[in-house]
Amino acid sequence: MKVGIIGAGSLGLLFAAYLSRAFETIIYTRTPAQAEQINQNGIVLKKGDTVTSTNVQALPISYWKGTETVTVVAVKQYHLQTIIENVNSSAAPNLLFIQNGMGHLKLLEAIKEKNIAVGSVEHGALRENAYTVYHNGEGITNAASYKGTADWLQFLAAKVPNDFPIVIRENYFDMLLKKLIVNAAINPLTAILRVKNGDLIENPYYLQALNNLFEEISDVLRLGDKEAYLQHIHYVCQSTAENRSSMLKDLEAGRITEVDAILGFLLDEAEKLHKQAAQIQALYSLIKGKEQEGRSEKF
Ligand SMILES: NC(=O)C1=CN([C@@H]2O[C@H](COP(=O)(O)OP(=O)(O)OC[C@H]3O[C@@H](n4cnc5c(N)ncnc54)[C@H](OP(=O)(O)O)[C@@H]3O)[C@@H](O)[C@H]2O)C=CC1
Ligand SMILES: CC(C)(CO)C(=O)C(=O)O
Repeated sequence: MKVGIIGAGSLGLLFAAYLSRAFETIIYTRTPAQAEQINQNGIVLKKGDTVTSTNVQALPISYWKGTETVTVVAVKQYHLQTIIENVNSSAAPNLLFIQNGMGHLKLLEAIKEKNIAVGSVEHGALRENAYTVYHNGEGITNAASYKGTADWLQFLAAKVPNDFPIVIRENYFDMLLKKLIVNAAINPLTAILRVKNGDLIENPYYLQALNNLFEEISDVLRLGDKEAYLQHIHYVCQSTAENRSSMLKDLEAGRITEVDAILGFLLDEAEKLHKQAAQIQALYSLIKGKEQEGRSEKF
């Protein structure tokens, strides 16, 4: 079985480094220069004090025809549009999308007659250079069928290396929702306050803001077992206490964030239910404002 990976960022390189141990793997990069660097150096995986290098074939994205059995789409949510435009005319039979948030679900509707699965990744990864990735948080990949058949996903999950497990979940919506709630509560607050995840539970004022925001999120999503979700958010703050959230890192680097896929999704839900979501709306606008500030500072 051949695996194609679109996007050679943090997760793309991480998936390529591990999956290439079990499958013939090709990674597709945005730029020809990055493909060249990966072909020259292999993919270097750093984990703790261990450094390994694996030869993985890399090609620029213009070469992607979807001829691999499985394509893992490892780009950011806001890169998806152009990829999805090419999926229908490709040969790709089976695709796994591993974006955070839930904003991509409506984009996936445009894909016809393909088997699609979505993933929720609990690893932490950071690309150090064009071909080096640091595996800084060991976790699992949850995956669930979104449409079509799922036999290919079961096969993939059965054959991945033991130290890079894929766990099949029954319900894609619940699976993505659990991660969305965590990202919706932690990411915007840490990004605006410019603090580490752990500060949200250590500072009593930030903790109050976190809990208040969660109340509004749970109201919009009409969550059942609210206490369990809140405890999970506190647990993630504690277990990733030293992390800077991906939204904070995006703003610090002057990049756009995945706020549309996270808070944008919640605002759409609130609108459908004619609910007020003042805190979510305010945070959404603040993050958008910071994105704009970052862009103007660059020029
Ligand atoms: N990193 C992590 O630890 C985790 C990330 N996630 C989620 O995974 C997703 C990916 O995140 P991450 O890997 O960190 O993001 P990165 O920004 O590191 O990587 C995205 C990659 O996609 C590439 N890309 C963009 N457009 C195209 C295109 N048209 N063709 C080919 N490649 C393209 C970018 O290329 P270029 O660099 O040249 O612009 C970049 O290398 C996000 O939704 C994120 O929220 C989830 C859990 C953990
Ligand atoms: C879980 C968390 C909040 C870890 O930082 C994350 O997924 C992110 O930063 O996007």
